[in-house]
Amino acid sequence: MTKQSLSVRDAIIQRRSIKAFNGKKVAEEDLLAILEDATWAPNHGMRNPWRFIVAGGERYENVLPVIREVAIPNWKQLDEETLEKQMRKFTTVGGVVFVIVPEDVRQKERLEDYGAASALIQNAQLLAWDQGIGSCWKTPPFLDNPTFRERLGVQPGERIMSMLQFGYYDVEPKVKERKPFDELVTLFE
Ligand SMILES: Cc1cc2nc3c(=O)[nH]c(=O)nc-3n(C[C@H](O)[C@H](O)[C@H](O)COP(=O)(O)O)c2cc1C
Repeated sequence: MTKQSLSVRDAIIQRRSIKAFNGKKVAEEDLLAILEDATWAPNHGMRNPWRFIVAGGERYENVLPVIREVAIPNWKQLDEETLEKQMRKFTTVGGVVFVIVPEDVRQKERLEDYGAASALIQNAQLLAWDQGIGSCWKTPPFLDNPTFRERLGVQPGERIMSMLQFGYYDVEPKVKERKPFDELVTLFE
């Protein structure tokens, strides 16, 4: 594992979402250490509005049949090569964390909890980046599929907020330019 030890600013500016992983597994203890540190995210009322389903290292293999079922419902009709190709965006990932948030019935609390969990996810992405581990926050439609939720043990009143993929990569993606900053700011008059 490469220890980059970036400054906070450099980590924020240099991080890229990695969408093409190289298949090397991320050790589960590395994922767990990243997540534990990430829980220092701000959260209102100390509700700690998150829990995680983690599959790193060899355990990640167990997630693949579950994803295959919901991501490619007709997988049994496909020939081996086509299926392998369609599954590649999942099989090359090195580990995954499903971030589960409570869906508070009160709108204010629900939005706060989403905000807090977003901060946690960014923490995790930055900590991973600092260790040379790429990540991508994914929200495929199957996260809301009842079969998938059930398979993950997600309860009513909970939502899978992110399929947070981690892994190693060979090519760093190009910069995705942001909106010019001066277009975003109005100085208070
Ligand atoms: C809430 C959220 C959901 C996202 N969902 C997806 C997704 O489903 N698939 C995907 O390829 N990228 C997804 N992304 C990653 C964005 O595409 C990525 O952050 C954006 O292109 C900017 O690139 P960068 O992170 O490298 O700066 C998501 C990001 C966020 C914040």
